[in-house]
Amino acid sequence: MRRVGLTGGIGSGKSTVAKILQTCGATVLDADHIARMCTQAGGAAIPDIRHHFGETFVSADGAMDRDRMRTHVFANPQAKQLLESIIHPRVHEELERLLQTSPADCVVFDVPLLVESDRWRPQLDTVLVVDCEHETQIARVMARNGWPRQQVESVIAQQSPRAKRLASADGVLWNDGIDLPALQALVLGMTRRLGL
Ligand SMILES: CC(C)(COP(=O)(O)OP(=O)(O)OC[C@H]1O[C@@H](n2cnc3c(N)ncnc32)[C@H](O)[C@@H]1O)[C@@H](O)C(=O)NCCC(=O)NCCS
Ligand SMILES: Nc1ncnc2c1ncn2[C@@H]1O[C@H](COP(=O)(O)OP(=O)(O)OP(=O)(O)O)[C@@H](O)[C@H]1O
Repeated sequence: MRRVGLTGGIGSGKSTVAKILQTCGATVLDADHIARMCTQAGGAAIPDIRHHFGETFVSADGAMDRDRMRTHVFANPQAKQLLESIIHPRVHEELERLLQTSPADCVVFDVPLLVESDRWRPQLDTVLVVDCEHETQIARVMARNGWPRQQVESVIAQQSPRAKRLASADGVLWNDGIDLPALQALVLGMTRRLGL
């Protein structure tokens, strides 16, 4: 089975590219989605979140309070590390489980923090990086999430620099100044070039 990693900074367009790949028939495993599942009400990470962060980080419905947690961890690297130490092993466990049950010849791992951790690269045959200007990331996330600029900046500041991400790429999708049909054409061209 061929393992393809798909990564990029916040707002670069990873999920959009993942959707295009999916419509082309690719099997995509989404780390953000799994992380969200385990922090929903009754999710596997909730008891540890309650224990380490306290009841105030769990909403009345039993899910992690994402707004509170986001503000806390992106202003506090130690807290971010603690949250990651709770969630990441569960994400890896679930990805492994999904992989075992996948009959596909080629699986795409949509992983925002692929270059932030050393464990990913050796497990992948090919890495695709979605990239765009810093200002484009900010504008997209402000528009999509309704966040103030400062909040987007605080997330970008906690992610790897673009140069590090680009250094691990086998293919780069420059998702800037193009509309969605053009991005689709770019993705198709890349999949053909890499024989995906
Ligand atoms: C901090 C949290 C609560 C913010 O929730 P929110 O709903 O705003 O964001 P969401 O989960 O949809 O992630 C959106 C994007 O934020 C960025 N991001 C998320 N977690 C992190 C992190 N630990 N470090 C850097 N960037 C991150 C990524 O670009 C991601 O694609 C949440 O992202 C979280 O629980 N993060 C820890 C788990 C994690 O590392 N997830 C990333 C992939 S496994
Ligand atoms: N080429 C494009 N043209 C127009 N809008 C785009 C383009 N690429 C992405 N977008 C929009 O930008 C926003 C961010 O894209 P997307 O959600 O795919 O990014 P992401 O990298 O997955 O973000 P995150 O890291 O937050 O999960 C979305 O609203 C998406 O529709």
